[in-house]
Amino acid sequence: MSEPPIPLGLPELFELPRERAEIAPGAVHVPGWLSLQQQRELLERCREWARGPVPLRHAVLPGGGRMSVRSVTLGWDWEPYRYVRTGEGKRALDMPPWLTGMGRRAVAEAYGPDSPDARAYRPDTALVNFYDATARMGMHQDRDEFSAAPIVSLSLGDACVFRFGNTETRSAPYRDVELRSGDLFVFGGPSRWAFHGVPRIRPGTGDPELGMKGGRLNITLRMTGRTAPAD
Ligand SMILES: O=C(O)CCC(=O)C(=O)O
Ligand SMILES: [Fe+2]
Repeated sequence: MSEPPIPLGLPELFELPRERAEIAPGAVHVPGWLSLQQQRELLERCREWARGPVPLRHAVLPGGGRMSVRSVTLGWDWEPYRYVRTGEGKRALDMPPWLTGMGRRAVAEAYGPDSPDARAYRPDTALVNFYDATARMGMHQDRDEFSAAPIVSLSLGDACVFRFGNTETRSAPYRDVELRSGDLFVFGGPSRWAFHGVPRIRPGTGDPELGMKGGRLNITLRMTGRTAPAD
């Protein structure tokens, strides 16, 4: 008697390991870069930062619209569309040295430890974004920095669709990448000014072991290219 055929649908049961990928020149996705323990620690720190002194808040756009994402920053505060020393009259928390180090390790992971970008990387701001199930971020360029240094992005909690486009227009061609908890995404070099956005969160996809009730956190590390006043 012959063996029964292998049932179809295997990929749903046994997910293939996600591979590191260069999405565009200079744009590198490293799935699962952070261990669960590192994710837990980063989440704990995000919770502390969200308490202030500058609280987690919806940025208000110049036209009066409110961003659906809530954010808090370290090092410098950010308001559309510039870095400022104080937010709501209060000074942002300092950028902790361990986070600067994590940024350098991230760039080393993406481009190699001897790459000029990894050697020179000294992020002086972190932008922490919280997305609830319905939050989105439209296609934009990160161009408020006076520096061409790469952007380092870390994700926690629910997965999202991260849309990574081109440097010319906010529309196609682009590639959609699923960013999950613990993933690293670095974009610099020829992709530094690429349009990108988050069209969708995938609610309920986060690992319950992380201890996040729902939603997604994204932490981007950046070099503002600004000089801190001596205050
Ligand atoms: O949430 C993300 O993955 C991207 C966030 C982003 O593009 C930004 O904060 O400028
Ligand atoms: Fe961005």
